[in-house]
Amino acid sequence: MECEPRLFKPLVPAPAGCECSNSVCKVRTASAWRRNPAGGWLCNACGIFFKTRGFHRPLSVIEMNRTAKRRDTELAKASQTPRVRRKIRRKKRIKESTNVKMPESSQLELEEVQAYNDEPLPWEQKDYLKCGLYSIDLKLNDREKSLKGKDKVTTSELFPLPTQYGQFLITDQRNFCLPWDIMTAHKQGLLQRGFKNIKTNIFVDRKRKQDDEPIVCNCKPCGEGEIGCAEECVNRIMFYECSPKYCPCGEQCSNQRFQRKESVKKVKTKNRGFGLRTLDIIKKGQLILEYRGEIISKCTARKRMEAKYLHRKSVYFLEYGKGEVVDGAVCGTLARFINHSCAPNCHIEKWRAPNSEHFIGVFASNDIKPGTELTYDYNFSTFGGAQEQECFCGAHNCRGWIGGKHRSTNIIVRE
Ligand SMILES: C[S@@+](CC[C@H](N)C(=O)[O-])C[C@H]1O[C@@H](n2cnc3c(N)ncnc32)[C@H](O)[C@@H]1O
Repeated sequence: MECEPRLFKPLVPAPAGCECSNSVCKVRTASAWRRNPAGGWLCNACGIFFKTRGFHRPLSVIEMNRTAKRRDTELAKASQTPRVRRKIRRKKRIKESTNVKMPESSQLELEEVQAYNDEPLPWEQKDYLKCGLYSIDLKLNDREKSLKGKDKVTTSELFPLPTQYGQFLITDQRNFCLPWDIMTAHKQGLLQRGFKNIKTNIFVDRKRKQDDEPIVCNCKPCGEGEIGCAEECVNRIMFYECSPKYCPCGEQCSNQRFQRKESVKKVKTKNRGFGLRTLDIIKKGQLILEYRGEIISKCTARKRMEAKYLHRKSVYFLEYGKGEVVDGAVCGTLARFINHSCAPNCHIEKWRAPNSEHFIGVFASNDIKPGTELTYDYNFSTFGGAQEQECFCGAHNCRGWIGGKHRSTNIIVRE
């Protein structure tokens, strides 16, 4: 709490230039001056002390009062913010400008001095409202009492009370429509923040490998309308994607699925966050999506788990290679929205890229009809604080848990 020092009354010099007649005080300026029984002048403090106790204010009391006053001022100053200091300076300036000078009071009688002291200072004469500007009820009561007949005020003349208006806002119900673009974006889940769709993995802890010596298959170039690099392609058998630059089948090569695009739809599920549904018929073995993200070391993953993702419900880690992990939390592909199922229709495969990096793909384990939710069996690794989660896949063979100690080991991750 900000503490504002008390602004004392301005000091006025003793009448006729004399000093306080208390021999141990002897101040020349005080907030007010009072007469002692002998007719001499006493400063305000000594005057009050004498009047209440019947003897002069001793030095010990004077010292004590001065120390307390100094301490109060220092404490108040120490706790002042620049804003408060500015406010005080402004108040002081106003006081100085409105300060009424004590008239030469050698001729003034005691009553006049007392009357002068009792008179409120200009800033003390301000009239304050009894109630807030918007206090309609109070205002009405007051004014209704004083005014009669046609002078009587009605509610419509006054500002509405904020609390009442607030209540009206809360209780009043009206149908409304969101703008089309916002609604569409909302329906497509594009309003979700904190995730960026990326086209390639981002290498956080090291540089991406350069396109060194891609493994070229021995397929024969095929004619127009024919499919190159089919089942017999050596690269395909080895789980290697062909290089678009060097593959003998060129445009006809069908072994570049990661390097080309497919289509799926993100949907909201009942109790598992977002999920992914296919829009097309998917054939068994077909690559559906590549799982991309940031390639990080397991050490970085553990650190992220313990700090950045500590309170996150969803985990987006997937094994990439030895000691490395793909993190699809912040950026990646729609594959990060694929949920777990104990009876999945997809699986994860890892393919070697021409530049000896890896492609991680979600493949169909069987034929999938359009509109079906895509799922795979998670291979959760317990990085740092990764917690096991209750499984809501609803499969007949549901294990009840994903991740943690109950993690599954029957996931197809090929190298
Ligand atoms: C890779 S994300 C999947 C996408 C996630 N549903 C979303 O909305 O971003 C993995 C997280 O989804 C949730 N999840 C996925 N499958 C689940 C299941 N069968 N039961 C419960 N939660 C599941 C868990 O919170 C898990 O950590």
